[in-house]
Amino acid sequence: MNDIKVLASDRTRCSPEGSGVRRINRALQRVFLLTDAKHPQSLSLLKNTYPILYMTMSTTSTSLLGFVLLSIIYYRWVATRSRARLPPGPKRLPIIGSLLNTLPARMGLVPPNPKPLYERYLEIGKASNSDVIHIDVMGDHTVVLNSVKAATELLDHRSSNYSSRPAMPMVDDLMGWEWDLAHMPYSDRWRRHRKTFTHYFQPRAITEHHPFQRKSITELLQKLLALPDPDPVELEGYIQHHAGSIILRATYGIVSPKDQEYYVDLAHRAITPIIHAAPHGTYLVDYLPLLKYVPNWFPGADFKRKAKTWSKYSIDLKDQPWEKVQSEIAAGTALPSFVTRNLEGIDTASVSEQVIEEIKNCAGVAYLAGSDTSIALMRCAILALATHPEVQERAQKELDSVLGTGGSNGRLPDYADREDLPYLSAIISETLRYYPVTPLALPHACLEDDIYEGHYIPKGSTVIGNSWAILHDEKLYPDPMTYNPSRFLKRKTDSGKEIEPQPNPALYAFGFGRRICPGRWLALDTSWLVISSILATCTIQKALDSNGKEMEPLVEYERGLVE
Ligand code: HEM
Repeated sequence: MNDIKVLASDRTRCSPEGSGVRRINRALQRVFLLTDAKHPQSLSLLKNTYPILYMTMSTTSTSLLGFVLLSIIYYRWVATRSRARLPPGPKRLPIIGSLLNTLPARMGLVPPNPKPLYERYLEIGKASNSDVIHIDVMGDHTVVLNSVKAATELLDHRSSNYSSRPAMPMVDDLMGWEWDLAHMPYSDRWRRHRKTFTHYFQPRAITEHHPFQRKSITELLQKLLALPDPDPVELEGYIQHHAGSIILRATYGIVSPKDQEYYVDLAHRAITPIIHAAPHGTYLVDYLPLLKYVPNWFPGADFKRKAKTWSKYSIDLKDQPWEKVQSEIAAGTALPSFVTRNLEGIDTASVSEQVIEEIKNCAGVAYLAGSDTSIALMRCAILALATHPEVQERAQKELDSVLGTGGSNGRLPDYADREDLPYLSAIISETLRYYPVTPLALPHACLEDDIYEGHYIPKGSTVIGNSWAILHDEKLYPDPMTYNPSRFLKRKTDSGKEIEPQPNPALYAFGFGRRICPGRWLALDTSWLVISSILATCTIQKALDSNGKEMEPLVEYERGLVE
């Protein structure tokens, strides 16, 4: 089997028997589902039990729904056809736009395009010689920004027009995530949530989390050392648990390993369907929101049945840890956390329900958003180190020179060493660039019609900053397909000329403008300490097969928001 196993071997600060990472799965992202032949049971039950009722309902409702949808699509087409030039994009037909391009794959008649969406967007842009492209599906406009110039100009400089989110009928209305600030339209409600959130997770405030980051890293290393055999699945689980424990401690003050395990698992179960369903257009209802009103039994309404099952997670994720911390506050045992900080000085009996709800929502978002993203970054760093032993060797030399070597004389890295370990920081930066965790960031939406370099961007368009394309743009990052942390160091050429570091990828890997990720400092802090501590104590290697030969890591793509 081509599985990656990354072995850890002895280093001077401790002598782990071994550890490993599970293969990084990056499976294929489906664009959206049109019909579902997999769950015909409910329909056939209806057909068999009430044949006449079924026929009447389905014919009348289908015609009515069809008429309403066609009218909307026609209206959208008329509204934009006479305007200025839209950006170039795939071939489009009147009214239905580019629907036919993807229809055969959506209906399962042909296999989906194996290339990830971010690469296909870039190819479309290159083919039309434009860094801005436009895709129209039945009057629903998506504009993709493939260059740093376009993303900065629209999402940063014109951020008052580009900071909203597209409606997410599947995820928000049907799966129940409308309380997540990451999905909220640009509004006072979003501003209040963002302010509450940012206050606790800004750079000055997160040093408060360093003591439990240190404690947790010691526990992680102890677990790695205790592994009897290099076990990739265990390492993956430990890292997941570590990242989850940090965010649970910071947000709710939850520290018991048993509770942490339960809540880490809950977050993982909750985020999996979001990652699948959130990319705009995964389900037809994203293009035609009226579809959310079709009854669950309606032909092709499998998305509604799925959404109903998944909506349970939205409630559990927000309510369960909140109720736990409330009972700890009542018992006087709650540890300081995001929740206790925000409730301090508030008389919960007299304050408006809205204020409490906002604190609860922000806690739920931190817990959800902080659980899977940082893990993906750490996994990718481990993969990169396993496949680039020369990078690992250089980082370990740097660590040894700063921390000392030789058994107990060596110590573990700490945040105060960061400045003295530039190559380690460069590894985190290069991992963010080479394997962006959210290659298409999160979609923005524009509030008003706009013109960019002669291109008309219709009001309400979904606007996507293609982070992957920017982070692989050879003008910004020469030789972009090579993993090379040195690009982020100040260097000298042979002739002694100073070369400036290439642009910090955190500028583009965490999204754009007013919606840029407010949890990025915590994510970078956590990942830096994990990777530097592992490298200080272990050596990561490719797994060996039964003949003692190194196996090549198998990298698969998991399609969704977080890759
Ligand atoms: C490597 C780790 C992470 C990556 C790559 C990442 C990436 C992103 C991206 C691309 C966005 C959308 C930005 C945009 O709309 O332009 C975002 C939003 C967000 N992230 Fe992160 N994130 C990470 C970790 C975290 C952590 C640890 C937290 C919580 C502590 C967090 C909380 C949020 C929140 C609340 C939003 C919504 C912001 C808004 O809509 O105003 N993220 N993140």
